[in-house]
Amino acid sequence: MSADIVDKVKTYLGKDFPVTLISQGAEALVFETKKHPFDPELTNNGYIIKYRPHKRYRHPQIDKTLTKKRTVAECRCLVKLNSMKGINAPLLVASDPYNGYIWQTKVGEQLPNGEFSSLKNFLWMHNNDEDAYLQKVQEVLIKVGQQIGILHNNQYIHGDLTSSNVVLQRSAESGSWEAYLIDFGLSGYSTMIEDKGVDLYVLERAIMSTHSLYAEKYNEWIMQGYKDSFDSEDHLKQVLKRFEEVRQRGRKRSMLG
Ligand SMILES: Nc1ncnc2c1ncn2[C@@H]1O[C@H](COP(=O)(O)OP(=O)(O)OP(=O)(O)O)[C@@H](O)[C@H]1O
Repeated sequence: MSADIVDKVKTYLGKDFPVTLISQGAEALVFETKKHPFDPELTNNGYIIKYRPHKRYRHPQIDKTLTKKRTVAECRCLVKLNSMKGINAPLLVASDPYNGYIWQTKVGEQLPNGEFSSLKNFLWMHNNDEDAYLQKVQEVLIKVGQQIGILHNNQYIHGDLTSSNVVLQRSAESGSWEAYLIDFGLSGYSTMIEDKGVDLYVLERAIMSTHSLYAEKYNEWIMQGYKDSFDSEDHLKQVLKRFEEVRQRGRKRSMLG
């Protein structure tokens, strides 16, 4: 993505609104700022501005409609999650769906090695540790599984579960790491067992490809937390059965190339 998009965002926000570009994904540019969009007294942990730029390959009217639709859907999801008991997610601060902007609270902090506290960086940081440290990792991954379980138990799916879309933040009370889910661009309400099975499969694959050394253990711990979070044994059983089926389909597909 080009520098003119960044300039466009800076012009839109105004010169008194300092932002730092932290990510350029396929869908959006993500900026960080210390400044609240309309209350200068509020700074908290900082804010994230997610901007979906205009896609040149789309018809301008279709592009506008899609951008608005996706921005509103992500905002709705954030609002819903903020009222879902037990879910840790950023708070929606403001939005301009016509122009593709979402402001939300920043979650996460610096790890002891200076990296941002995504689950991905956390697992990499502990990759070469002795077994004694694995207990720390286990505690975190059980919490990650619980977050996904609570989401699914409430008939919501994430749609893009990777170790970058889970962020860790220390609890102010206990000092222990808590897991936060981020990036709800592909999330939404779904009662379909298939969607939940696919969510679990996507995360399992992401862990296997990014953290291969301990992937089996990591996935086991995530599933341990996941299973704890369901109200209905029957619902859980159905999801786990479908997860296995999705896995088998995935294996078949990779065998066929
Ligand atoms: N609320 C937040 N708090 C802290 N960091 C965030 C937050 N939202 C986004 N980020 C950072 O920005 C990155 C990209 O954000 P996000 O995944 O929402 O955008 P995206 O365009 O969908 O990215 P991708 O295409 O890579 O999935 C995240 O991996 C994370 O590092």
